[in-house]
Amino acid sequence: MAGIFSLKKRRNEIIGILVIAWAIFSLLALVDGAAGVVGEVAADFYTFFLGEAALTLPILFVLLGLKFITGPDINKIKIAGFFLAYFSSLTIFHLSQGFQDSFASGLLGAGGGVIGGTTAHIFETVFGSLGSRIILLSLTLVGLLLLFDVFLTDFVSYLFSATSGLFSNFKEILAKISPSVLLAQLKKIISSQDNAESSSDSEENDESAIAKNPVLTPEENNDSGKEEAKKFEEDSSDKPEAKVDPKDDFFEENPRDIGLSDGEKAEDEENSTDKNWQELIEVDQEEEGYQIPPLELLEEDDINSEGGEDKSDLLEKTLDNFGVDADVVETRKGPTLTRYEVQPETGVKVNKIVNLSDDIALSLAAKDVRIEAPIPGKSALGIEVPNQGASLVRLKGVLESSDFKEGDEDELLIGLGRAIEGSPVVADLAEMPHLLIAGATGSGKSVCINSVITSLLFQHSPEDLKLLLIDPKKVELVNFKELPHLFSPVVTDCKKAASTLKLVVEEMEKRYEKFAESGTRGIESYNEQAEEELPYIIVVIDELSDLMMVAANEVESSICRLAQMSRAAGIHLVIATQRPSVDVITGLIKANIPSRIAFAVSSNTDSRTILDESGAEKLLGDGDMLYYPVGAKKPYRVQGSFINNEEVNRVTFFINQQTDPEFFIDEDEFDDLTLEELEDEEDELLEDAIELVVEYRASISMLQRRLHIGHSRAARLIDNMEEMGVVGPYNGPKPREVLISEDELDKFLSDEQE
Ligand SMILES: Nc1ncnc2c1ncn2[C@@H]1O[C@H](COP(=O)(O)OP(=O)(O)OP(=O)(O)O)[C@@H](O)[C@H]1O
Repeated sequence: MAGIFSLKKRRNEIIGILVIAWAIFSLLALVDGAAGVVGEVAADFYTFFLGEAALTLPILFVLLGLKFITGPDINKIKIAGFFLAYFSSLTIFHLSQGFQDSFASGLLGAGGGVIGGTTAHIFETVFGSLGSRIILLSLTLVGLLLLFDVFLTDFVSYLFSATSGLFSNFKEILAKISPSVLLAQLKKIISSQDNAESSSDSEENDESAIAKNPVLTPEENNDSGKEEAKKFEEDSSDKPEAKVDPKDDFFEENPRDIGLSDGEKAEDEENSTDKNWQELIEVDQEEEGYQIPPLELLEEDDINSEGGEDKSDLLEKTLDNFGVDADVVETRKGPTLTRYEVQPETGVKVNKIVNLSDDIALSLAAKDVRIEAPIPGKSALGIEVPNQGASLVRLKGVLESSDFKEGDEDELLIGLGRAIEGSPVVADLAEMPHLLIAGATGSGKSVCINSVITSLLFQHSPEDLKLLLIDPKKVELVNFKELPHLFSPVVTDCKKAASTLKLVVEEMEKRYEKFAESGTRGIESYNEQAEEELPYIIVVIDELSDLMMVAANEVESSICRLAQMSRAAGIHLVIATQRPSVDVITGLIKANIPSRIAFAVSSNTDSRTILDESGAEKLLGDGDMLYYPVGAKKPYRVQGSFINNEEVNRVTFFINQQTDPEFFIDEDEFDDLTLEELEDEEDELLEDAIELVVEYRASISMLQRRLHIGHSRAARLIDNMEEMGVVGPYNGPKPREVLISEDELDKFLSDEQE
């Protein structure tokens, strides 16, 4: 991977230098005419199309060259913005020359040349002279906003702040020459007596104003003023400093009823955003190879450890009112909930307390109360009460925990959130080995999936992790669409999703063959000895029900095959659905995906479908989850990690700067993929591939590079060649043997054609 990045950087630098050289050459050609025949042709070409505006080209070339050298972060929108602004201003330039015939003058290379002349002519004919200028000016502005990725409001407020000094000076000057001031000056001169009186009045007024406002000049105040000043100082020193972080204000003022509202989350996103972060997030150009994104790209954790009041006494009293004799023996306060561990006196039935959950909620003025009865391993019940003023659990804080930091490369750690008492919950997807996430709409599934994917991006390079993202809703996983970690382009079509899942099954089968042939038992041991390591593949399905509606049988059978066998092959599934019904989470799927997360659901039937027990209907929403990993006796209550779109964008931007998407499967193959076409068909590249293998060696990566195809297509070509007798069988860590020589090749190919 290191090679790929340094190669790409070198290529960009070379292009950058050449473009700048061309800029200087073009300038010479345009200004001096001393650039030989090529310069003459180039200058004629530029002036024909751009007229006098051709002189802007060398500047643009220099900027382009520098962009290549410093690392391009050019996207399609910025390019569109540039062209819009450039051509609109070119047209304005042409119009401003006042030609009789815009078109003809453009043809002669005057003004904005053929381009400027033609657009000016079209605009003038359609909108008239003044109308064209208004429209073109607005288009230039729109282009500039797109190019510099700023909002009009920000731009205007910037202009205001930049010019406010100017305005205030202007106001001062105006104030000085206003008629009333001039009149006053005149009066002053005419009546010195009146003037003296009025001046002494105003002094008195000023003094009393200062006395009333000790903050202004306390040292000049009279005694009572001084006292007030002192009092003010004392008051303000008692007060904490004004909070500049709007999030703090939120936590102070908003009891969790619960979490942030959508508007507030949007505001959080807005506040969290340094608008110019794309200048800030720089990959270290000096370093070779792929750089894992730094955790600094995420928002700081902001756990409110103080929280609301301790309600133990009120809880004991409430239980007592209902005839239950019990003591609160321990209180555990977490970011969003407090768990009161309650020990009932002997003889009190557990169910009696469980049935009181609504009454307890009412008495404690809580939205909902969940009771864990009993707490495993303790002779106590857990009564979980939502906090007033809950905290947002940020992904960064969870990932900063030592469990995550010390993870090794065979692990697929995900920062799920924080447990009730606030400790970070980090899980290993490799151990799970698959995860089912279900919950009502708006309960926190997508945020959870974003946290899962982002966690993985903080550990693995595109070389050792591939993500198959299936997003039938088309909007949930869009932020990841340019990642170099992708197995294929993000799949939004349900039929294609079913076919792509089949490809993953094929890949799994191939991996098993490789393990068998190399005498290894799974991806870890295989990678230890293999020349080409296999990446982990994580399949993320954002909405299973959409897939099940289109191709229930295919999807179910692929999921089950993968779920049963893919752990050793390094393939893991993360499947989410908002419809926890038995036609979506079928018995088979459920039996094969043992680790589950339930977010808030509307009924205990839904909760049972997901977890085989009730409880999820008591969850609070906003990322509140029951996490039931394989092997656990009971689900754990966890507050899910929160990550906003802005944070995801920063992380993906950091990664995408380093390399282009490198799909695991071939993009053309992906484009052609439908259910029927998955059957074996001869690859049109087979003959080229055979020639390459005979000339060089039987290597999948060599074919990928030379034919610009994905891993699975190259692997399939090698398999075809094995069937045809071109190469020998898989040979462990060594390359396969090539069975025909270059001399035999022509005859072999013509025999095959016949
Ligand atoms: N971990 C969290 N902490 C705080 N708030 C959260 C958390 N997760 C989700 N939320 C809040 O809940 C809202 C909905 O979350 P999300 O989009 O993940 O729901 P969803 O279950 O995917 O919904 P849908 O099924 O409709 O897509 C978020 O916009 C956010 O305001």
